[in-house]
Amino acid sequence: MTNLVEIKGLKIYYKTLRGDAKALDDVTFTINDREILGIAGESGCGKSTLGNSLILLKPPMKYVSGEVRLNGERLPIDNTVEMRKYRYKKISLIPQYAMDALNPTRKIGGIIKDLVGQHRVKYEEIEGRLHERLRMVKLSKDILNMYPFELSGGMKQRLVLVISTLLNPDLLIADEVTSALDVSSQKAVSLMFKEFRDEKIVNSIVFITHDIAVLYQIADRIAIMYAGKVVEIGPTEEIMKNPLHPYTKALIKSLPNAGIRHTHQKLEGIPGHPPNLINPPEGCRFKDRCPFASDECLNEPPLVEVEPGRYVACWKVKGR
Ligand SMILES: Nc1ncnc2c1ncn2[C@@H]1O[C@H](COP(=O)(O)OP(=O)(O)OP(=O)(O)O)[C@@H](O)[C@H]1O
Repeated sequence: MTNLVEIKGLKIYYKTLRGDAKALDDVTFTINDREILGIAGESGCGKSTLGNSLILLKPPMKYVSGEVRLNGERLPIDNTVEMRKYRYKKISLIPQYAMDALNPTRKIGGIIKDLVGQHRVKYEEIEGRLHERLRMVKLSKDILNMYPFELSGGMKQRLVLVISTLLNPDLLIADEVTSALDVSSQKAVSLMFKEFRDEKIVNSIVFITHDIAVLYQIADRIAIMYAGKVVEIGPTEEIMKNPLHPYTKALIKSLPNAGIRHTHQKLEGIPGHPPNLINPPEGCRFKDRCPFASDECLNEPPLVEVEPGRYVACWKVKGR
């Protein structure tokens, strides 16, 4: 299996008056070619920061250290101008709430013209592709003559998928794209993302969600984040059926019956809250909520391969 993206020791902080919030703190993992990698974890653990850092570092976000490679080439993620040649063309992001950010005063065809124009692509060049993609997501091309408010949430999200992939990027990052949808639209939309990968419109997809149940349907692998760190990565089936990190176990245990949404749900049976990222605890960041914590957790556990393809950052997980 080849890697599309390699992320090594990435640290991205937010500058605040009280000090730096260490939102991504020494994150290392790869995104395989042709995979859908799900990223899950509670609100505030750094999921959006991870997605945004591969596109645009907006203040107060700041690059601290680490590197990101796309097809072996180092990305200038700390240089917003140089990143222009990758943004949208090679890496495309659907930010959180993207469907609500479509210009309400402009018809959809106009919105798309403006967007591709900003990337110096003529609308006529992508028009045929646009129509074909709209067909793929079961939208009529008549919507190009409509305003965003005339579309339902599910339709808007499918449109956003089409718009974000018009230039056939290598990597698509989708941030909470199903969170505002009802359960049946959630499933339809997430399966369309999968179809775009299967049809090779994009190479790989990073699918960010706090709702791990959504990932079960579409992700090949899942990375679990906690307090700015990746604490576990593995194949979806194994993460869901045999979670190894105590935090992943708690997340899976907290899943309500399939399909029921649990936004900002507090983890059942685990006292406490995620730590403040300005002054995170020494050692394992989960230790204060972990039923298995002991003195060794005062040292930070590295993310290591405990079984082939399964990476866990916990001193208690054997096999190391
Ligand atoms: N503009 C900001 N200024 C300061 N700190 C920030 C800012 N945005 C995010 N953070 C910090 O970064 C951490 C990670 O935020 P991020 O949005 O990446 O988390 P998330 O997992 O995507 O959560 P959510 O699902 O709520 O969006 C937060 O806990 C917060 O401490």
